[in-house]
Amino acid sequence: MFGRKGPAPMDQAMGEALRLDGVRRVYGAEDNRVVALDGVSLSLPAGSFTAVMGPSGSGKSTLLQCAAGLDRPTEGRVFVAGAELTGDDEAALTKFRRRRIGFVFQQFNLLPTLDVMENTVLPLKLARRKVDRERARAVLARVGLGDRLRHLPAELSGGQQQRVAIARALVTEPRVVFADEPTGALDTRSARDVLGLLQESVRTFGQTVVMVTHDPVAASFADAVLYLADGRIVGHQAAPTAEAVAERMTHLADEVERQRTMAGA
Ligand SMILES: Nc1ncnc2c1ncn2[C@@H]1O[C@H](COP(=O)(O)OP(=O)(O)OP(=O)(O)O)[C@@H](O)[C@H]1O
Repeated sequence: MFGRKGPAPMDQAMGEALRLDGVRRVYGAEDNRVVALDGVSLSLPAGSFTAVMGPSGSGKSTLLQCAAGLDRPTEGRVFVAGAELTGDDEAALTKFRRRRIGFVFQQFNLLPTLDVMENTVLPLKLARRKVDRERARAVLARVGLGDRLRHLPAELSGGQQQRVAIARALVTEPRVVFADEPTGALDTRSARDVLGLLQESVRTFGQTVVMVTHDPVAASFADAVLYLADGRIVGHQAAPTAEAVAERMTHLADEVERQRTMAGA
């Protein structure tokens, strides 16, 4: 019901939904230069669910923004399902995003004056694609909102609003869905529902999902966790449990603290 069953043919052939080659992102000029990403390379297979974790300021959001074409790397290259995301021309980048990428944000980012159905089909309209309301209805039913199509966002709970955002992200059948702290504004139960939906979109429908989170329980819904520290990938953990993630994060925070102290000493 999310649309295609399993990865799209091109992804299957290539097996790779997202690739970053040596991505660096440097903010600011000489005297206040911040290296937010310091040469990140990675390859994520189609149909995988990856959580990105790391201490505050480690570059998680920057990684997501660069990978999703919302920000431009200072150096390096990004490929989505084999197609390079080039940053020369803003209009081309927007078109690329609309065709290939879905987003879920912490604060839902729904338009307050549009109802559930109209929010969901908005990306199709923006991309000037055929608006298939039957399909949108099916996706909304799948996320448990089949009976809320005419409700405005303000008439929904936080968890329901995030489910609309997920439906909106999935309706275009993107190659990758990027989620930035998707459960950060939700209570435990709604968070679990939202994570379950993301997981199901991967396991049942072959969607590829990359999610930034601070929460070890949220990360445990993913197939694998990538750990960032000071703009670099410093670890990978398959089949994560919440306990194992929490332990790794504690060690990582201690290690970063130690290195920063040494660097300042
Ligand atoms: N627009 C910007 N201008 C200058 N520096 C920035 C900008 N965006 C991010 N940074 C810096 O880049 C580094 C990485 O930031 P980023 O937001 O990616 O980290 P994060 O791991 O997502 O942090 P958090 O978990 O606190 O959200 C930080 O030092 C941050 O201050």
